[in-house]
Amino acid sequence: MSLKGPTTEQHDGSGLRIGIVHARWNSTVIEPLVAGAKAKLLAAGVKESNIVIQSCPGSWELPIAVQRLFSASQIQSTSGSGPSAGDLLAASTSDLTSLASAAPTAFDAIIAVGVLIKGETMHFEYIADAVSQGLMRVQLDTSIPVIFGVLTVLNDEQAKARAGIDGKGHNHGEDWGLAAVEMGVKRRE
Ligand SMILES: O=c1[nH]c(NC[C@H](O)[C@H](O)[C@H](O)CO)c([N+](=O)[O-])c(=O)[nH]1
Repeated sequence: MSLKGPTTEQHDGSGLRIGIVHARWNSTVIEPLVAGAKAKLLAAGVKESNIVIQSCPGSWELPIAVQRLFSASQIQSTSGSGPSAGDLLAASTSDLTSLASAAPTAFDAIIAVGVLIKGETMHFEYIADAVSQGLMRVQLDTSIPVIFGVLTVLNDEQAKARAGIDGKGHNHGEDWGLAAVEMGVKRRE
């Protein structure tokens, strides 16, 4: 029994709106991670219509993609009105600023998902450091929890194990989903 891993708490996610922003690099690992996070959100009572999933090219883009999702405030609401997520990502900063002032914050937490796999160069180190600092800054600047769902691994085997697709590992996406519910509920307390 590993000593690692979070001690989970039970929380009612039925009133929460959660975003998931994922990179598209290493998508065979990204997909189960996102699925694991979403499954735990639904299991905690988060309505499917209150889960917004968007993507960006790679992990480097996660901080700005998460920040824009916050400033976009308006999301495809449950009524289906409002600009689409694609429209919002294409909108200018001034448009987003006006949107943000016009609507309440739309998210209780956002999960940022990426898979960084060490290569032969220092590229991995620079991206990993910048993305972790960037996501931390976005959550502190916005006071909205950003769950760190970026795997920083040394090889494909480590990535597969942490997505639970090697037959013996644990899907870390599930932990991120539970963290998003807990932090989203506590943010409202
Ligand atoms: O999400 C990742 N992006 C990666 N690079 C792309 C980067 O995130 C940006 O998308 C790109 O540099 C363009 O800005 C990776 N590697 O280079 O190895 C990686 O492993 N994972």
